[in-house]
Amino acid sequence: TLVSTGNVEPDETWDDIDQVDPAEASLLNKLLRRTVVENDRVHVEVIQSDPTSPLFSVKTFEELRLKTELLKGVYSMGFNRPSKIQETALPLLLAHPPGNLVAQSQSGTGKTAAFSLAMLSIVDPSNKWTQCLCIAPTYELALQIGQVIEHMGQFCPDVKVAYAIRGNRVERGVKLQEQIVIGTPGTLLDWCTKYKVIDLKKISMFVLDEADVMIDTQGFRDQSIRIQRALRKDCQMLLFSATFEDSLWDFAERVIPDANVIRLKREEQTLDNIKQFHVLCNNKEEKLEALYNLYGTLTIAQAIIFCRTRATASWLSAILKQEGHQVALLSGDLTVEQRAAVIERFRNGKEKVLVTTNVCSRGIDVEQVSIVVNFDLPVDMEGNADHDTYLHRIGRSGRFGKRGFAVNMVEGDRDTRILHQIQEHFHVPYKLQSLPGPSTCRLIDPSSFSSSKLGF
Ligand SMILES: Nc1ncnc2c1ncn2[C@@H]1O[C@H](COP(=O)(O)OP(=O)(O)OP(=O)(O)O)[C@@H](O)[C@H]1O
Repeated sequence: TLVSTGNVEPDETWDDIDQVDPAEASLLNKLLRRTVVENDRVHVEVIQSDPTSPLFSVKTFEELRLKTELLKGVYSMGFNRPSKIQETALPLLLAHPPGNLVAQSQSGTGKTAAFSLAMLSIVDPSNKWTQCLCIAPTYELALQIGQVIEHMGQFCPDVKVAYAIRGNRVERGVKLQEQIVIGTPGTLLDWCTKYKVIDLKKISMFVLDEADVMIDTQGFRDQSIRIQRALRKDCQMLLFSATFEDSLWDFAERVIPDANVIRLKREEQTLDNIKQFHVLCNNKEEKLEALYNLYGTLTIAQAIIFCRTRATASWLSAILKQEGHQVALLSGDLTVEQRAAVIERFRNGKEKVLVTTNVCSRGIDVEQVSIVVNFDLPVDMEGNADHDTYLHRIGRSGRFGKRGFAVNMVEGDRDTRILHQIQEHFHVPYKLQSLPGPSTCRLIDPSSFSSSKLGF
C-alpha cells in the first residue's frame, strides 16, 4: 500500500481511491446497454485513403446485399437500420476490394456490431480454417464480442467461433477449424506462433477492438503489432476505439496501413445548462449537514453524489441509510456484474440517490440525473483539480438539453484552491455560485430550490 504524501488526507491511501479501469468501464457499458447510442448532435467525419474513390453510405441493411441468413441474423437482433457509424463503415468494410479502417466513436454506437457483421459476411463457411481474427483487451470483452457474432450468425450454422483466452487449451500444431477467432493479444499470439494452430497467412480480416484500452495495457501494444506484422499485405485490417488521442493515432498508423478513417464527432460538451453551486464547509460533518439541507431537493428527481474514496462513499451511504433514505452505493469494491445491477436499479428508479466514487464518472448513461453533488472535489494524483473528471461528473446532470444542477462541497483551504482552479479552467460562462455555509444552509427557503426553478 502506498501511503500518500500530503495531498490526500492522512487516513487515505491510493488503494482506497477508485481508479477507473477502462476495460472494466467498457465491459460495464456493454452489460448495461439496451440500445444503440444515437445522438443528433454528432457528425461523421470521413478521411478516405483514396480521396478519389466514391464514398457510399447506406440507410438500410438491404442495400448491403448481405447473405439472406446474415440479414435474418441482423434483424433477429432487433436492428432495423444501420447506426450512424454503420451507415458509412459497412459499405467501406464490404467493398471490393475491401478497405482498411480506423474508426472512432463513443461506446455504444455500434462498432462491435459493424465489424461482427463484416466478419460474418466475408468468411467462407466451407473453408475449415481460421479466416478472421479479432483481438480485445480482456477475456470478458472477448466473450462479449463472441456473443454478438454468435447471435448475429445464428442462421449461418457452418460458421464457428473460437476463443483465444486464458484457460482455453489447444493442441500444438493441430490447426483450428473455426473461421473466426477472438482473443486477448497474449494468448492469440501464442496460438499463432507457439502452438501454430492458426496460419496468419490465411487471415483475411484482422480486427483490433478497443484499441485505446489496448495500448494502455502493458505488452498488448507490442503483441498486437507482432500479430499484425505476420499477416498478408492484402489482409483487411480494422481498428476501433472510443477515444482518439495522439498516442492512439500513432499506434493506428503503425498497425493499419492506408486506412480510411471514420470519426463520429460529438458537439463539445458545454456546461451552459448546468447551474453550479458551492457550499463552504470546515469538515466532513459539515458537508454532511449541508447535504441534509439539500436532501429534499436531491430526491425531486435523481441525484448522484461523488466521493473521493471508497471509505467516504460507504460511510456516507451508511449514514444516509440509517436516516431512512433509500440510497444505492456503487464503488470499486463491487464486481462489474454487481455494479451493473446497482446501476440498473438506479436507472429504474428503485433508488433516488446514488453514492459513488470515480467508477461512475465516465461513460455510464443514467439519463434522469438532474443533480450531481461533489461531496469531494475531483483531484488528480498531484492534488490539483481534475477538470476532465469534473466535466464528466457534472456533465451527466444536464443531458439531452435538460437543465442540470451541481453542488460542490468545499472543505478548507485546499478545496478552495481546487475550486478556484475549476473556476479558472471553465471560466465564463461556467460561473460557480455560492450557497450559504452549513449553519445557515438550513435557513434557505426551500422554494429557492423548488422544482420549477430547477426546471424539472
Ligand atoms: N443498427 C443497430 N440498430 C439497433 N441497435 C444496434 C445497432 N447496432 C448496434 N446496436 C446495439 O447497440 C448496442 C451498442 O452496439 P455495439 O456494442 O456494437 O457498440 P460499440 O460502439 O461497439 O460499443 P463498445 O465500444 O462499448 O463496444 C448493442 O446493444 C447493440 O446490440
